[in-house]
Amino acid sequence: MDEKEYVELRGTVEQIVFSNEENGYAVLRLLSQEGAEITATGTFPGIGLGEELTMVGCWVMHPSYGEQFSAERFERRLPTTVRGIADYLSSGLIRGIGPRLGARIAEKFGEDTFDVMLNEPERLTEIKGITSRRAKEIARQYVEQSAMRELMDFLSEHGLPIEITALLYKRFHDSAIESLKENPYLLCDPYYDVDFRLADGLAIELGLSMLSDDRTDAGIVYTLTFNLGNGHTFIPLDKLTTAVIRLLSDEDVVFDEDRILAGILRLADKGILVREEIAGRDAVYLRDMHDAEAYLAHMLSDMSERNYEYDFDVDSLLHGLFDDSEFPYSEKQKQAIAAAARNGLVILTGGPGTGKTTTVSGILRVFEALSLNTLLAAPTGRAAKRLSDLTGMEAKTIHRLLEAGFAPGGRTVYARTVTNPLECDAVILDEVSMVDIRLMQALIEALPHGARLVLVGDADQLPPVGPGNFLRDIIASQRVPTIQLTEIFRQAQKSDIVMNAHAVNEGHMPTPSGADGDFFFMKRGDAASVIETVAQLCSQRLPAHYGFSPSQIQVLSPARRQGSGTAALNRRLQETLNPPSENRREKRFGDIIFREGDRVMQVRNNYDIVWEREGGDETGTGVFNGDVGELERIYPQQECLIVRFDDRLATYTFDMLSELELAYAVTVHKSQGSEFDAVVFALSDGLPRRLLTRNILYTGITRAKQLLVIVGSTETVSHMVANNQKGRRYSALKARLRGERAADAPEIALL
Ligand SMILES: Nc1ncnc2c1ncn2[C@@H]1O[C@H](COP(=O)(O)OP(=O)(O)OP(=O)(O)O)[C@@H](O)[C@H]1O
Repeated sequence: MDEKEYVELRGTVEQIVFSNEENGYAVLRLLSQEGAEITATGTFPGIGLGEELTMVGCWVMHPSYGEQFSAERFERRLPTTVRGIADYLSSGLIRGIGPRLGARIAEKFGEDTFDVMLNEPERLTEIKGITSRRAKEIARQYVEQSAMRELMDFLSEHGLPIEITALLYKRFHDSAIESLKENPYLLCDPYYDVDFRLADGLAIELGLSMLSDDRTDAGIVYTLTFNLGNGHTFIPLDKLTTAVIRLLSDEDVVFDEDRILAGILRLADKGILVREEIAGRDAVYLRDMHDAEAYLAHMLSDMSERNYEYDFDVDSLLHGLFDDSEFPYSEKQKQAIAAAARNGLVILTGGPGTGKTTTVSGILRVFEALSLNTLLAAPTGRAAKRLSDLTGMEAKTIHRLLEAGFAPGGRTVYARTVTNPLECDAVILDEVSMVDIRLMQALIEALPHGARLVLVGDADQLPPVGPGNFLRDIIASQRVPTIQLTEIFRQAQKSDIVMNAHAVNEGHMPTPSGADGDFFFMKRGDAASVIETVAQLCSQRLPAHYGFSPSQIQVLSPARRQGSGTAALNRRLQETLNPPSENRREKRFGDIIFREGDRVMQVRNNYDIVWEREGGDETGTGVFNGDVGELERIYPQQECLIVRFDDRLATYTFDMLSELELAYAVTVHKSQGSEFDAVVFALSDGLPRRLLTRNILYTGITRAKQLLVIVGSTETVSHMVANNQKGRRYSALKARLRGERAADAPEIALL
């Protein structure tokens, strides 16, 4: 019953309620063939009144607007009746034709109207009020509309996304189809963001050569772009060549190195790629990656050298602050606080319990005494909230701070930039290990000149999802003032979670606690028994013995699918913690059943989701990747549901459910930047080997505040402890900061 039911619907466009010229999204009012008024939504580039549409889609219930037809694809026919033609002409597609003129043209030429406009536009002057100049202008605009229609038909015929019609038209005008036929790979430009394989499919359908330069170039750019997702900012020439040959060749089509090399040179000439000898490599970069890395190296060096002088005695200010503190700061902490007062850039790093947060509080007090307007930021909403709770000051996500939004093609753009910088004297950024070089570039570009930056993070945590290894690289460069906190404070030493995190980080097996400790290891091997034990712990043992409510407990796993991955864990935990019940409504989406009361997570940034603050009249937009909430209510009639994120109630229509996942168990990657009172870490046998790394184990352990239970096999844990593969990414930030052209960059296998 929950499966979408597709139907075909025909109607004439009566009104264009809304249309977005960039992506073609429109809301239309149609008169159906049966004479009913219907509202349809979908991608309808360049749609005009009076057009006759045959749509395939399904009926949905919008919470505010009621029943609507959501069209997934459609065919269109120009209107044939006089009234339809008049409506079409005056629908705004052709500027300068209003309803009266539209009606006169349609009455005069009837069915031949479109033919006249295309082939004999001078005949339009037969109508009173149309001069020859105006006739030419009308014809020009009509030709433009026809070209858009034709382009859209071409794209849909070849299974390509019609959302890009307007973007393509904007760039190529009426030669868009011709350009595509000549070079389908132009679609791989990030501006359109069409997958290489779709463009390749079009080339095959058009019978183009598989050995063309265009195909070679697109294959190279695709390989570099794909590898950004594996964290590499560049690829060494030899590895790139091999990977592109593998991508482009098959039994009939054989590429050789020379052909790829020629492509790389061509792309470098056009400024799309940069080839550079760096870090002991013949490195090939996408231009923006190269520029981000070079920009960061330049700016970080510059900021590191900046020293602030004061016309009063800063030392006595610092001493006053140190003497006044609750407990004596360690020498390193004092050094960090003093460095932040004097330097343009400071890195504060260290493992759990080494006093980073306490130091940040000290830095904030000094900045306050220096009357510096300071902004706090972190990469995720949860990390920002934690920073805010710990310092008592507002902290924002970097995206919020920079006022991020989307540009056509899904690119992120920031309102805060070089020309519209942040208004502040200092920024303190926490959880820097999660930040990739693009986001870091955006942040530094938005800093006003002379502002200070304090970067706080633990370089042994997982590297960012995006490209580069920013924090590790800048620390390793030894060119940026860095204070590494190593002392584990006594308070923290009482915690076996903290002590074991440090042990694991140094390559030792963790030692479980005695009876009243906080670190436990329950030995289970196969996935089924791990999952069963996890379910028991969450539903009975931890609530009964420790008083944790299920909402304080987070289950973690390195993987999603295999072994005790989050998919199987979530199914089992949902069954135990939130079983089917008459009082709880459900909604199936793919293979997930969402049930009222479920814990759910938003899995991508969405700046448009609308939320309301509970009990107040505040509303806002935006739910972000990693935000965890509770599914409060499902409205089957309205086809929507409400998720509570703390005191914000967000509305999701059913077609947005791909953005939600069950979150009883989440991957360690998704948990980065968050902490939980109790963590149950599922580490069965049979997890994918590439995920069994020391920093995944370390990152998982350090998510727990009061209690950690590993449920898994000794073999899996010891494999993770031994596998210290962090930092295996191609990146030259360290070499750039050190001014080195040659360095011993590691050999890394491309995935
Ligand atoms: N100079 C100090 N003397 C005594 N105790 C300290 C000192 N600095 C910090 N502590 C204590 O050590 C513990 C850990 O400090 P803090 O929370 O600042 O570390 P952290 O590095 O931010 O840890 P985590 O990453 O685990 O949050 C706290 O209990 C804190 O009160």
